[in-house]
Amino acid sequence: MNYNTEDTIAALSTAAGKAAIAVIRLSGKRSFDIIGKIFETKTSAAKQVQYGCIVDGGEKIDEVLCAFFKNPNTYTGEDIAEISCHGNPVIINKILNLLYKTGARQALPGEFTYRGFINGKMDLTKAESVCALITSKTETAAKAALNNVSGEFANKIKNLKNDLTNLLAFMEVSLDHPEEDIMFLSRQEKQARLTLLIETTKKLLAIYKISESLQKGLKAAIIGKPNAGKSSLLNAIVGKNRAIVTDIAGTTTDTIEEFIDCRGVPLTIIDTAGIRTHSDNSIELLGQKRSKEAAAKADVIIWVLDGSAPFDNNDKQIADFIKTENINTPILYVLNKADLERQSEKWKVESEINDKSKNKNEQQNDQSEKWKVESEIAVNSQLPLKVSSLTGDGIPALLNAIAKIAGVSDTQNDLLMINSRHYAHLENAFSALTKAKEAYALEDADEIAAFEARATLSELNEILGITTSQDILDTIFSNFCIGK
Ligand SMILES: Nc1nc2c(c(=O)[nH]1)N(C=O)[C@@H](CNc1ccc(C(=O)N[C@@H](CCC(=O)O)C(=O)O)cc1)CN2
Ligand SMILES: Nc1nc2c(ncn2[C@@H]2O[C@H](COP(=O)(O)OP(=O)(O)OP(=O)(O)O)[C@@H](O)[C@H]2O)c(=O)[nH]1
Ligand SMILES: [K+]
Ligand SMILES: [Mg+2]
Repeated sequence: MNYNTEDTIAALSTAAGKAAIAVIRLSGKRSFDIIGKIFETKTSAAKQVQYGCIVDGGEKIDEVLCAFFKNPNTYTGEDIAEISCHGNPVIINKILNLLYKTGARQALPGEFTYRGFINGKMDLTKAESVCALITSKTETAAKAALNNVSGEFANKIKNLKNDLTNLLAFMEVSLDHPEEDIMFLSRQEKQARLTLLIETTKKLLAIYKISESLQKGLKAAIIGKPNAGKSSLLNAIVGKNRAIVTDIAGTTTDTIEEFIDCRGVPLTIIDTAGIRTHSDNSIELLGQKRSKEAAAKADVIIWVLDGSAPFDNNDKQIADFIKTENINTPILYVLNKADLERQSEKWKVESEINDKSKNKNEQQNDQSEKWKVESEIAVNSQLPLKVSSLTGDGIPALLNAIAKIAGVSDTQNDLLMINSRHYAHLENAFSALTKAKEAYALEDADEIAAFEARATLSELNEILGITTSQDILDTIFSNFCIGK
């Protein structure tokens, strides 16, 4: 990636397409000079925002507002000019091409923010979260990203660094003057301070899971036998008649996706075709294949059981499928149709009919299958959630359970965006701090303790981007959108 900081860069910073207004941004040494050549205005030059026209030679291209931001107190730290033109793609392209012709170069993805980072306007955690802020899919996710943009995560890392630097000074003094140990910090005191640092690091590590869920979102697949009420459940969750519901088994033949904000977690819910043992219908069979694929790709499986009827061989088949394919995916068991009493009476009647129509062997098989599915649920040591897709009862509890799997709790207040890069460095910091503390339990390992403390510092510097290598920076910023 060639981020030549000598060039003056230009890009459309608002979304492409038709809009009331579009903002084209320029940053670099020649920003004002380039604008001066294509912008005609009668507004006083002293004004930060000026009204006028963009002209190409004699040709008028658009009526615009231009805003001027003098370095160094700008987003990039350089001179910035912003053109607010009419949001017509034809006009936008004409202005951009005129800017390129007049001496600006097309900005690369993330290049404005990169310049802000290089010029000390923001640390790397802030720069990274600008991108997270733009792509956040829920209000909660955006709040977490904004906390980072405001420097809350960076401040936590900086505080850790300060405390550690302070402690390291004592550690190094004791190394140089071992006989005067008493005058400085005792071994126990150093250990106690390291314990505090370890605890803080641990808390930050714990935020990672929810950060990931908030940023990337989760996929939940609703699976179950035909007529268990999967489509009804999807409709109840999203609050509209998205999927067709009938009392005919096999109504849903393809997967249906809907997006919701589930307690702040961006959640894609996928309704699927019912899975059953026997079907001659080739469409249904293809649908069932898709159901299984959706379940295999999901972060959460919502297994819908008909709570008003006994479990049967179809439920058993699904239990077997889950067992073989999705060992690690969390499963939520939903006993749907809670508005109907679980019909133990009906069950009895059915078994009586079975008693009469089947031989003894067959009866025993049926009973043991029912028992197997029920025990399967018990083994997973999770109480099934009682839900009525008809009345909506139990839906809030189901959403809470999904949020809990995503790591979101009701009492969450210190939301931050901790990404996988931060997490890796925090893990290294945690392990180095732990080694440093362990070293102080020994009589002759103070050198090791100091070494590990310094290793921790460099991990923290990596998080802030103080020592981060160019190729890593390139990777981070190139994942931004153009114009950011
Ligand atoms: N028109 C416009 N709107 C925008 C941006 C922009 O670049 N242009 N932003 C771009 O992301 C965001 C706002 N973020 C910004 C962050 C810092 C500075 C800035 O000029 N910082 C100066 C201090 C300015 C002051 O205090 O007056 C600095 O840090 O030195 C500007 C915008 C969202 N809205
Ligand atoms: N009483 C009651 N009926 C329900 C409930 N949920 C679904 N039903 C009924 O059960 C039948 C099947 O519902 P669907 O949502 O189509 O079931 P499905 O699991 O999507 O079925 P397939 O798409 O065929 O696999 C319909 O008649 C629904 O009205 C519920 O909570 N209570
Ligand atoms: K159905
Ligand atoms: Mg359905």
